[in-house]
Amino acid sequence: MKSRVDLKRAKCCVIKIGSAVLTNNGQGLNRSAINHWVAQISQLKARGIDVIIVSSGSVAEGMVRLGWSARPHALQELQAAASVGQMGLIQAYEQSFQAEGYKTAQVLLTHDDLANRTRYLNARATIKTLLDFSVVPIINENDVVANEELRVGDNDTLAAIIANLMSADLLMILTDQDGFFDSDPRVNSAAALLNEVGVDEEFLDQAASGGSGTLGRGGMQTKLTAARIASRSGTATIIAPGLRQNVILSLIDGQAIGTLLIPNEAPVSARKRWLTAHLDVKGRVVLDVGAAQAIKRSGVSLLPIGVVAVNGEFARGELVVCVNESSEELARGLVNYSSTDIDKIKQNNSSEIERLLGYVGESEVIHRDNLVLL
Ligand SMILES: Nc1ncnc2c1ncn2[C@@H]1O[C@H](COP(=O)(O)OP(=O)(O)O)[C@@H](O)[C@H]1O
Ligand SMILES: N[C@@H](CCC(=O)OP(=O)(O)O)C(=O)O
Repeated sequence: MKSRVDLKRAKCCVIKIGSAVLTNNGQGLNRSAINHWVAQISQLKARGIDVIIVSSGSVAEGMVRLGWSARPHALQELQAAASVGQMGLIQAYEQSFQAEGYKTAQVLLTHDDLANRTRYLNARATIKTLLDFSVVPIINENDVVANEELRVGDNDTLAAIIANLMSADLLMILTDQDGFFDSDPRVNSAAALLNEVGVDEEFLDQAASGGSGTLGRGGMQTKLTAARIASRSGTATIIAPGLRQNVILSLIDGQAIGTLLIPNEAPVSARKRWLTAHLDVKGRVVLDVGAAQAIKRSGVSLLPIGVVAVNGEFARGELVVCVNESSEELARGLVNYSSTDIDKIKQNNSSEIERLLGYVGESEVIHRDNLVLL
């Protein structure tokens, strides 16, 4: 999807709804907004478009139910609020969709579920089956078990990973601003709205550097990162004003609302997508100049001769980042050897591996099929 007119052909759409538009200024769920989104999504479904919702709002709703006026800082209190609030969130969607004749399903995921290849495939198969039965999956992070280590961290990123998982054509991020501005509009009243922009444009990083609202978690930074993750499956992202009348239908009809972030890359294979979305990096290998240049040409494996250093402790099969000697990230990949073994074979020809390790292994440190360029 490279332009607004393409959006009419969308077959699968992930819609992320942020806390900033889901709640009435933190005073409970905005039921009329939910009813309006649900009515629009029902129309998309009637046109044969698969829709997956990633919805925030559990913490905000939980706070209301528990009678708390300020967002707690203690992790356990946030987790408790999320578990109380998730009930209300799901009830609200369930009731609205019921009125339109559709069933909903609650899907709660952690980082671990998406980082483990088998569980990732299970999640995909379940969501696919729900869509086949015309059920609307409503996804949120499983905040109850998601501590710092386990969490994806924000629902913008979670929605992008889901877009990758399901090879969606479009990721719609509904928020409290008219779209992505060239600087934070809450800070700079002269900020200009961007209409269409290539997702990899470098000036976007600076434009997104402001913070988030009081209810949201990520601000524009996580939305930009999400758009870049989504682009790996060729998914276009739109950041749009969630409370605007008929926003979802208008966007699908190609109207110039919000900001369209156009993917530049050709979609990569599902396996490689999984690799890049896998956030749990265990260590780094540092490449010499020759290896750094070689792996940039796609289709090349990383050999021990090109590795100059290893950082961190990791086992065979784990994910590492490949950096050059200036610490710039070049690629990510699954290693054929542990950190200890790579340390022993680095800067050697592959023919030396058996002598150095005492066993015959693969000739590459990372095979090209398991290497994804950044
Ligand atoms: N360049 C920008 N364009 C638009 N909004 C921005 C920008 N930089 C920072 N923001 C902030 O991001 C906020 C939206 O993110 P967030 O509060 O996390 O909402 P949500 O709950 O929808 O995820 C906006 O209210 C805005 O203040
Ligand atoms: N799981 C959290 C979502 C936190 C989050 O990412 O919020 P937001 O930035 O509003 O999308 C909740 O439901 O409150």
